[in-house]
Amino acid sequence: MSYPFLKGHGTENDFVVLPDADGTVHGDLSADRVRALCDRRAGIGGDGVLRAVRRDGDWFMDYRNADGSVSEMCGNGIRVFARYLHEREGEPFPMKIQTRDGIKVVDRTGDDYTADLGSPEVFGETHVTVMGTTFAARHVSMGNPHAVAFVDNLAQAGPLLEEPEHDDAVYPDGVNVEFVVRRGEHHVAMRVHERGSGETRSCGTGACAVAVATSLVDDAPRGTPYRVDVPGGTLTITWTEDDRVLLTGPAVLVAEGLTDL
Ligand SMILES: N[C@@H](CCC[C@H](N)C(=O)O)C(=O)O
Repeated sequence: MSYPFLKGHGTENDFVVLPDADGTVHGDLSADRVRALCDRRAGIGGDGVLRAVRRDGDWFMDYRNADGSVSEMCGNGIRVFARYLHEREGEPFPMKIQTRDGIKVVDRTGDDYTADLGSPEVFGETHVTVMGTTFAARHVSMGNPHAVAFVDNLAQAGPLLEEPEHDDAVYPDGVNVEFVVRRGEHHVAMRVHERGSGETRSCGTGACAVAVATSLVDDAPRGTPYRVDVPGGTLTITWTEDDRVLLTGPAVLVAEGLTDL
C-alpha cells in the first residue's frame, strides 16, 4: 500500500515526515519500517522519522531514530514538524506540539523557527570513550540524554564510526555525544554522534546541551545568545532567565510523494 511522506531537514539533520492524523496509516510503525524509510540507498533516507498524529486535540510528534529506536525529543525535528503542520495542516504560529518530553511551543520569525525546549537538567561530570580515546564530559539532559565533551579540535573525536562507550549507570538508555570547540565569545562549533543515528550533520537538542554546558563554564548571564556551528549550518540557543532553552534555526521541506516502503 502506498502512503504519503515528506522529506525535510533542519541544518541538514534530515527526516522523513509521515502524515498520520488519525493514527490509522502507521498505527504500528515498526522499527523495520523506520529503518527501511531512513535507508540512504534503498529508502528515502534520513536521520529519523517524524510521524504526525493527532492526540487529545493536539499534534503529537512521534519521533524515531534511523535505527528504529524512540527518543524523547528532537530539536531540529520539531522545527521541521512545525513547518509541515503550518504549510500542510494550516496550524498557526505559535503552535503547541506534544512530544514524549511533554508539550513544546514553536514560533516563527521570517525563515527562523524557534522551539522552546523547556528547562535543561544539568548533572555532573562523566566520561565517554570513542574509538579507544576517553573524554571527560558534562552530563546534560534536554529531555533526551547528552554528554558534552570540550576538545582542542573537532578532528580529535576521530571518524565517529562506532557507538561511544559510556557509563551505563549514568546513561542506562544510551547517550548522544557532542564534541565542542571554542570559536569566539559565546560562539562554539560541535560535532555529534547521535544515539540511534550515528554521526549526523546537526543535533538541535545537542546544540542546546552544548550551549548550556558552555554558558556554565563561562558563567554567562542568562539570556546570552550562543551561536553553535554544526557541520550542516548554524543554530542560536538562548537559555533564558526563567530557565527555558530556546533553539532557533531553519526548517526546510525539500520533497514529498508516495512510498510503499
Ligand atoms: N537530532 C535530534 C535528536 C534526535 C534524538 C536523539 N538521537 C536521541 O536518541 O536522543 C535533535 O535535533 O535534537
